[in-house]
Amino acid sequence: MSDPFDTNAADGTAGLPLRHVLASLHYAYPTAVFVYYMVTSTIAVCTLQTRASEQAHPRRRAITWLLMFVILSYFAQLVILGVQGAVRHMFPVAEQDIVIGLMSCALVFGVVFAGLSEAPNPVWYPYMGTFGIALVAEPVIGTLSMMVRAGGSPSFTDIFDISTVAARYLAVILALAFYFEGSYSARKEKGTDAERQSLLKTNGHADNHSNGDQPNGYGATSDASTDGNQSSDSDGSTDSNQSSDTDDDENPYERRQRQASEQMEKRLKEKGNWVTYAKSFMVFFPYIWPVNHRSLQVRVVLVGFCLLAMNFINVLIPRQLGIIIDTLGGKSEVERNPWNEVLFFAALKLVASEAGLSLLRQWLWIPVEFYSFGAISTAAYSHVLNLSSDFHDSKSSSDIMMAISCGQSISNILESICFRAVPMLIDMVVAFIYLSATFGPYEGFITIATAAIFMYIATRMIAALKSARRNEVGAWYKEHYVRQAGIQGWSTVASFNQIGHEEDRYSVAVSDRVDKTQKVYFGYVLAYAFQFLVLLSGLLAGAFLAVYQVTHGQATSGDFIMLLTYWAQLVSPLTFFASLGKSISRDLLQAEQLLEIMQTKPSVLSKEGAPPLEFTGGNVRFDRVCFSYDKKKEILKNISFTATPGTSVAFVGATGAGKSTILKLLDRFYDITSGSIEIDGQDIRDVDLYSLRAQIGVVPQAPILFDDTIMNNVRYAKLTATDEEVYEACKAASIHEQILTFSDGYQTKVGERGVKLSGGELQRVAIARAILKRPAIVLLDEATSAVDTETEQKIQEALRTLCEGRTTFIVAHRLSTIMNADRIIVVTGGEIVEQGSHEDLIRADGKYAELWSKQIFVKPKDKEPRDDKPATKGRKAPNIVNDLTAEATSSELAKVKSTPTTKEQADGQAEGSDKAEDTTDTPTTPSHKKEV
Ligand SMILES: Nc1ncnc2c1ncn2[C@@H]1O[C@H](COP(=O)(O)OP(=O)(O)OP(=O)(O)O)[C@@H](O)[C@H]1O
Repeated sequence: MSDPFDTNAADGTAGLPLRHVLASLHYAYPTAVFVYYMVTSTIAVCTLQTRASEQAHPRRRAITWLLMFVILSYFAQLVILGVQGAVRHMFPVAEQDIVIGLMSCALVFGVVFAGLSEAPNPVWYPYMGTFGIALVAEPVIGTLSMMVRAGGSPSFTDIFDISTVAARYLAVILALAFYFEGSYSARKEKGTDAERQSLLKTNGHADNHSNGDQPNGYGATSDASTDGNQSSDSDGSTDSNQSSDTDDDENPYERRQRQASEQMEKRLKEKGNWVTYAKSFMVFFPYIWPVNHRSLQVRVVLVGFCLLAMNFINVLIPRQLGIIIDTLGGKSEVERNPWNEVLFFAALKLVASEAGLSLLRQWLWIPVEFYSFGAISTAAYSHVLNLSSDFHDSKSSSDIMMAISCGQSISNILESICFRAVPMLIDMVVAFIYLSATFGPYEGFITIATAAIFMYIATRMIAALKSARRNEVGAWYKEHYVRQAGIQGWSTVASFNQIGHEEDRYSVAVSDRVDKTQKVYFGYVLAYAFQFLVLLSGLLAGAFLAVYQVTHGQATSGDFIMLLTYWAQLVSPLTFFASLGKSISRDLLQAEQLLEIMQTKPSVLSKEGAPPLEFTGGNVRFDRVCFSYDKKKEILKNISFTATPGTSVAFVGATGAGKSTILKLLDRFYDITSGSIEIDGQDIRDVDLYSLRAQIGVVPQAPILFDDTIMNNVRYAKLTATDEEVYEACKAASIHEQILTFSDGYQTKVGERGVKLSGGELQRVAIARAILKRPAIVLLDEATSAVDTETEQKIQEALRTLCEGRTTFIVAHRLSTIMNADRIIVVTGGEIVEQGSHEDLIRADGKYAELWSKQIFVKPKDKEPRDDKPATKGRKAPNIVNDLTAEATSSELAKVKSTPTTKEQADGQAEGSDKAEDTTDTPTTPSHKKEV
């Protein structure tokens, strides 16, 4: 750099063309460094090089210090300039380009320094490139400065200036040399040292790195990133420590966020770079961009014009205010009418206000926004409904619902970028140019520097508040959980007299949450205060400069007012911009959750052009069917049987044997792993899924009704059914009379999931629903469980109506309900161990006979209580419900007693029958069993 105190240089008489070149270089140099750094860093981030570079550079610390020295050298030159100016009573202290050049260099290398010290895995070429530019530019600028300077012996300041430049240049060379030497030695070590390293982690942390020691720990040859990248941390804390901390007390929100970010990481790795990653969001394009709506597309374009107009108005308003002040003060260069100027100002304010362009923009945008919100929500909902059972089994319904509602986040991202970030950047560029043109480059520099420092501090403060915010969210979830548990489990709370306990629990949770919220609030208030101070300092610097120029006749008081107004206008977009990264990353994670769902393909699908099922009677054939839910544990093994049209097949066996699974396979909720299932000779995988399910009626053990009227719930099976048809179905299900006794008859609301109906009523409504559907094949999954004998008889009647002439499959634990089935299949551990009619199986004296005898006998009174259940000691074991009449029981007993007892006669007896020994002890299936 030249000597700024040289008066010949200052008056610009010496070497005029060279002086111009030098002035240009003073501006071009920091600009080149900044542009290079921003472009290369963006490329490195977008192409995921930052993730790939895991090797810590052994000379990183030294390079960082050298960079710091470079920055300080610019400040040193500035300080000497100031001191010199003060001593010589010179203002400005030197040519503008010199001072601006020095300040810009300090700022730009400050940005590079901030990047280097924060990057966990720095990709080096953006940093080394800036040193490379310095390597070329510094000597050129230095030489030109010497040439521009007039002859004569160098003064003390000349010597100081030259020494500073030389020292800086040396630092640049050293940094480059360290980098190349470090890279070379790291490559060499990597190749040879892997086997020689100590298996035990060294105690040293960061300090070891600077002398080239390998920092790796136990058995790790390449985890330098963990240590090395933290090397600047004096406490040597590592990522792994941090991540293990974050696993504690994870609330549902954090779990979702973590899973989404893991998913994002995974996909980023797969895609290779951010650009292709972003492309995967193109699935949402048809919902965001109104593809077939020309009028909406025009609106989007007009919104773009509105934004540009707003940028323009943002400059015009402060300018107009300045003009008014100048006109009133008589300083205006041209003759102006103040009234007109004020009117024009008012017009501009109106256009910029909520009643002007903003209103127009909203009017244009709202239909587009709601189009995309509606389109994404419906598409996501429809996609989720069309996904298969495996997806619904693996995701919690609240997660799915959250993800569907995340559709908004995708339009949020676009809105943030297009309507906030881009206009804000344009505003900043315009401000820089306009203020530089009006007040000179100092003012432009102050604007940009303030914006840069503000952004840096604001983003750092937001990051610093992260853990406080995390605690707050955790406390919020805890409070929500305690509240929900108390309300949902109210009957338990009340019956155990624990209302006081729940109140205390809730009040502790609330005060904890309030405490943490206050901390976050206070943190934000502090952060805002700090941000305000930065802005105020910038404004003060800008205002001082403007005042100087006004007092020296270089600017008008109108210009000063313009500056103040302009600054005020820039504050809110700057604040928004600071939190933009955070809000975009939050929206991106939410969008990721939805994207994951949208990219999930249904595992059970109709084949392309699959014909509808041709139903010719209902012959169902299972042929060596194997199935596994998770492709690891086999649930069904070689299941083979045939059900001829109109017959009934019952499945019995221990709980968890796989009975309900067989029914689910027939309805194609899952696809079998091997074998085949045929209906009337057609493999169910080869026919249209919709036509298959249209032929099947299901009565699940725990039917789920919608919170609607009984009429609508029954009609759900056939939306076009008339009231009469619904009545007929209910009569057939023996529930009609009972419904009429309800206060609102068929219009009675059944409550959430049908809670207002009794178990027996619920099941008969479900049967009525199945009857209305008139299915060709009926699946009854414990349709008569958990009801009293009288109700069961009514249900049995209803079922008889439903099953008449239809191929029926029944899962039942109470054997008395299925003894009349045409075929009874005993399933144990996913295999068929016996099959035949009731009589056949009793005669065979196998597993079924064993189950049967246990169910019809009253349990022996002297049965020993189990050791692990001391509480029941001395008590009578409860009798098993026997649904048979006394006469039927004695005749059945007689059959069992008269059957041969030799094992040979027990045809098809299972080897592992004792595995199912406990079957009869649990006559009812757990109530959590899902609807088929
Ligand atoms: N959606 C699922 N995902 C994974 N495993 C499952 C799923 N549904 C059931 N299983 C497992 O498959 C096995 C068979 O379950 P299934 O419901 O078919 O038994 P079941 O014989 O009908 O029992 P129960 O008599 O108690 O109703 C069980 O071990 C169960 O844990």
